[in-house]
Amino acid sequence: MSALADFQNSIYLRGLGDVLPALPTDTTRLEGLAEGVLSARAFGYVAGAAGSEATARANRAAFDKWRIVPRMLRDVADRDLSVDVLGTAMPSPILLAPVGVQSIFHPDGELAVARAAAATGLTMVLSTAASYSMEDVASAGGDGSRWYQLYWPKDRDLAVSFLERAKAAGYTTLVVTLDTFTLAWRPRDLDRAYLPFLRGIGVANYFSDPVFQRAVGGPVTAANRDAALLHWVATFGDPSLTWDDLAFLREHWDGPIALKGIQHPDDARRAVHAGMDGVIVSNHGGRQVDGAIASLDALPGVAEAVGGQATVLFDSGIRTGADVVKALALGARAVLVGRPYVYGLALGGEAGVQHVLRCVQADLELTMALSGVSRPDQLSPENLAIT
Ligand SMILES: Cc1cc2nc3c(=O)[nH]c(=O)nc-3n(C[C@H](O)[C@H](O)[C@H](O)COP(=O)(O)O)c2cc1C
Ligand SMILES: O=C(O)C(=O)c1ccccc1
Repeated sequence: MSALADFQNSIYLRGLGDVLPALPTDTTRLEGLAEGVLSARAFGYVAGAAGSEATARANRAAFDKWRIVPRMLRDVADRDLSVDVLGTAMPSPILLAPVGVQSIFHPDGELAVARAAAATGLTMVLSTAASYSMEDVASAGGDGSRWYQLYWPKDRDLAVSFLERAKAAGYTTLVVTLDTFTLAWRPRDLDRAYLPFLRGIGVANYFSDPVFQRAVGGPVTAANRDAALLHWVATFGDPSLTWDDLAFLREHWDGPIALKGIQHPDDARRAVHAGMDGVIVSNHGGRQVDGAIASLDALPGVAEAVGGQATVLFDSGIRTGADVVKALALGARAVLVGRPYVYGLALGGEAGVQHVLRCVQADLELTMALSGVSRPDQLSPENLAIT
């Protein structure tokens, strides 16, 4: 047994004193509970997806098609889930996906998530669209490991400023999200005419930035706030970017870079050719292209195309330990958990996020061990059957 699965014992032991877990241990139940504590707008924002939400459903259905085939008598007494991912040591192959505007889910938002990540030793990927500045989130995370996710703005000087600030604040790896240079058609948000940014939420990194401030005539006050929000809309994304532009990132970031939103094997090959260190197979949780391929269905082709030349990460649909097993078996080195920890944040702040992370990790370790696997790198498609 390892420290991760000790969480299971600690739950049963506390039960001897009649103390039950504050939140359910089935992480698929959190969405329903979060609906009860969030405003309709905030819940719609996190649970919603693009269009008819067909891709969001497909993401989950793809996990259901695959089944784990447990193997027996394999000596799983010594288990070690730790991995090194792009130079960062992790206790298990799980990261916290970049999620913007977290203060709409809990007043402490990204600060609470950074503390929970640090407490569990897992790596938080901080969004450019955070509701607290990257410096404040770094302070909250203390010695914890942190990566920075760039929304590449039109203003190149602003992009450079974000990268310099991230580096100075101790973010070690850069994640560049390519699939969201503009928000998709999202009916739940459209029907409520709800966009947090226009209400000044999720813009902390912009408003605190010297380059951004220069562009709006100085620090953002009541006097230039509307102009600043309009400038945010104008500069947020750059639809004109091409593969050639990646050289600019390499020039301004000397750590590892991973491209997020890769679904096609040819794009994965281009990422390798452009000197990228990693790709994140993701369809943004079905929030961008409705009708797009399920992210898990895209994973094997991307993993094959990359062929060990870059690190392959995965997200979109991870809810349980078994889901992590399936993504690792199909070629991911690690996975990013998105909505589940946001539901934990909504339900219990930092403690809620810690609960979700500990549940998924313990579930992962137990599921692996009971399937005859003691280390993540032992997983391969041979551990799965398609139904
Ligand atoms: C409310 C919300 C906000 C998000 N914000 C960002 C973001 O700022 N940057 C980013 O790269 N991805 C963002 N994502 C996408 C996640 O990083 C991740 O790809 C997605 O949540 C995975 O799907 P899942 O949550 O269904 O597992 C967001 C997702 C949600 C649900
Ligand atoms: O809502 C999202 O999915 C998202 O990625 C996003 C985009 C812009 C700002 C904040 C979050």
